[in-house]
Amino acid sequence: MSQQALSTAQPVPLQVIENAAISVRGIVKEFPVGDGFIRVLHEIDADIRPGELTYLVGESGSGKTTMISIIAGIMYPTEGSVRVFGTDIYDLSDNQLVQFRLDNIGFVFQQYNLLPTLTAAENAAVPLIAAGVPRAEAEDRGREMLEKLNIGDQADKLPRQLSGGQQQRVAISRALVHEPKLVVCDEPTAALDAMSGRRVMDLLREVALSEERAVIIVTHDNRVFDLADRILQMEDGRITHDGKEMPDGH
Ligand SMILES: Nc1ncnc2c1ncn2[C@@H]1O[C@H](COP(=O)(O)OP(=O)(O)OP(=O)(O)O)[C@@H](O)[C@H]1O
Repeated sequence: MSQQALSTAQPVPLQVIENAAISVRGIVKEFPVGDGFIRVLHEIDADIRPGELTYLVGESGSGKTTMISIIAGIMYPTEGSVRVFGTDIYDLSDNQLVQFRLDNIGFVFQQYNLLPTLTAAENAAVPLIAAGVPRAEAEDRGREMLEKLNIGDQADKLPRQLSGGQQQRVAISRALVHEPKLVVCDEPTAALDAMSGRRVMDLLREVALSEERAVIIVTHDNRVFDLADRILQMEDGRITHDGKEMPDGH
């Protein structure tokens, strides 16, 4: 039996985008609870453009992390499809999906998840080493990415010797080093002060964005809402607002 919470959330109509980087259709997600299950995403449709910073916002429990996890191929939906740059990712076998993620998706989290015994350059190189690139070459590319994020001079330090903002820049370098087509960020500025948070968002725009790449950022951080190109707001597992700015009253 499905537990359907009563909700007044009204979904916005789908804005169909030609040559969308990401196309989400009919996504439903249910989790088992007790003898039944609870539906937390309700037939979500969305298209995401490349070359834009798209924010996914909404109150705690509205479904943002579930949604981004499904878009990034780390959680299977109950129903529906996700196309990432033309690939229907849930039509892939498990092994193909793992490889697709390694090749095409970069992740940035609130907790930077840096390996404490590796230097900044080594941390930035991790996805390349995982993909079999020789260590020296991988580290050189890690260093180049740190330079793009203006922390080349910190390349030989360990994470604990860096500030929160610097650690987040190392984490962004790691997310971008293998030139993924899709970059997903879950609360990337939540642990940072206002100025470092804005700087991180500016850097995501300068370094992560290109016409060939989509960047989706889950955030509650209203200090950075003005930096979005597009804001999708979720409420009770539905997209209830789609625009350049937040609706009035937020
Ligand atoms: N594994 C699970 N089993 C049962 N319910 C779950 C599970 N994961 C998430 N949920 C529920 O799904 C809903 C959406 O959760 P989700 O984490 O996607 O929300 P969110 O908007 O990211 O919240 P937050 O901002 O607090 O991270 C919540 O009601 C949550 O309790």
